[in-house]
Amino acid sequence: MSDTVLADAPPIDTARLERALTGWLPGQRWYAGKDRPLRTARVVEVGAVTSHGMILLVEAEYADGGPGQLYQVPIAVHPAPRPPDGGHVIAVQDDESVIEGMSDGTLVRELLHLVAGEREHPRLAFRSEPRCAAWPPPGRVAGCRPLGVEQSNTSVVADERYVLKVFRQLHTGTNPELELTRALRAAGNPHTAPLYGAVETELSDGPVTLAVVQGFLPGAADGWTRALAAVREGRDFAEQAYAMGGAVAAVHRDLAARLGSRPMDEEHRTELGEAFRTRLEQALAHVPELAPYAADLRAAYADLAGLPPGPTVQRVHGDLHLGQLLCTGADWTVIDFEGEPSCAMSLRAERHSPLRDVAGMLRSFDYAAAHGAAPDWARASREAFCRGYADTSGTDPHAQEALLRAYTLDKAVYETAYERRNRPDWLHIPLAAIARLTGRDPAPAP
Ligand SMILES: Nc1ncnc2c1ncn2[C@@H]1O[C@H](COP(=O)(O)OP(=O)(O)O)[C@@H](O)[C@H]1O
Ligand SMILES: O=P(O)(O)O[C@H]1O[C@H](CO)[C@@H](O[C@H]2O[C@H](CO)[C@@H](O)[C@H](O)[C@H]2O)[C@H](O)[C@H]1O
Repeated sequence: MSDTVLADAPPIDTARLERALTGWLPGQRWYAGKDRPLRTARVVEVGAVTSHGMILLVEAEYADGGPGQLYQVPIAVHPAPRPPDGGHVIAVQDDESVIEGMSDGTLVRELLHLVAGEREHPRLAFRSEPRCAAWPPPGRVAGCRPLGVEQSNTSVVADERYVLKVFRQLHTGTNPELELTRALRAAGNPHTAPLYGAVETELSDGPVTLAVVQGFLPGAADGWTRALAAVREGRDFAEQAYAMGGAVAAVHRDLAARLGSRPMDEEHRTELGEAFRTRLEQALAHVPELAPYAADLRAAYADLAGLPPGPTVQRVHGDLHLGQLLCTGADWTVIDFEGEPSCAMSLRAERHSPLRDVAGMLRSFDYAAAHGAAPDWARASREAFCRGYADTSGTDPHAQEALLRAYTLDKAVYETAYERRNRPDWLHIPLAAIARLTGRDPAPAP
């Protein structure tokens, strides 16, 4: 540890800022309360980083009386009503503009230098992973640009070498992104981006991970983009899907080796079925279109208790889809290990069958195929993925078909709620899959 950072908090009018945040928050892509009536956005914690930049923790309070949500909003205060180029305005107060902090290069650079220097701070802990050739940065970080993709968090690329990823919806506990990528890097797994450091804080109920710094993979295309291009150009995707299967299997192997695995006993299978059922009942409240399939879904989940022994459980990715694999040369890198952003950390840290991730990928090929693929494109991609997975792990995902089907149905139910909130025009994609998998749709499987 070196010197202590003592940045005086920039002066802000909290009441006015809260009014501005209440209007601004619902417009953000990562805001998860879109289907609830927001009463107010309340600033609950502040960590000053520079004399003009700070990290705010903002509690979204809802008029429905249900639990609030905690969000991270870094801000920068500029001494002019007109923001600097690229700055996203949250509020204009008198002669000053309050801009979203991740659109402020000075604040982003300062956060990276604090992580690199492992500085002490009264509220925030800046931690660096062990030194390596690429870290820490040799000098001052110069250029910053937003990653600029639709996402649950906000990432900025610095000097085309580093990614600072700020988590938006916060929960108490260590974010699995930090825990799992750390374990994979320690295992020497080649399918993850380098992890360089993190920003954490301590709230009254425990630690919270605010951000991670990772290596930027230049020129990497994500699997979703690649799959959509293949669909639109009428190309087969089996070779890429096979390689993806191998990468995911290697990630599972190393997560099991570093963080443990154990047999999935009957109690665990029963609890899993109950958790799937709870998700279904919650989704039904927002997605009444699920009602015709509810009985079949409940039956598939109830069947889990009686499955023969065999499956194992371990830490898994938890939210795997084509967009979470980046193509780096001939190989694939798995990113975004944070799990489902709306879930508590204790839930995300639960052990699952690796089939949960396999199911996520199978669903994703289905999503890509919905954009115009030939009828057997999704099936061929799914089979190639499973072959690649089996060849690396020695276990064919289809050997536990009932479990794979239940995970796939659960993911599709999750997707219906996700699409209702974020992309109602896409709701038909998971609904069609549920119809197909429950045999309620006479159309042949793609
Ligand atoms: N290390 C990286 N190198 C290059 N691009 C990246 C890297 N990490 C993420 N990306 C890009 O940013 C996008 C969003 O990142 P992700 O970690 O999935 O964020 P979120 O949690 O917000 O979904 C990815 O789909 C990918 O295109
Ligand atoms: O933001 P994240 O990447 O962590 O994940 C969320 O958003 C995803 C959408 O981008 C969503 O994935 C769903 O849409 C994908 C296509 O855009 C598709 O490939 C996936 O199969 C489908 O689940 C994901 O579920 C959500 O958690």
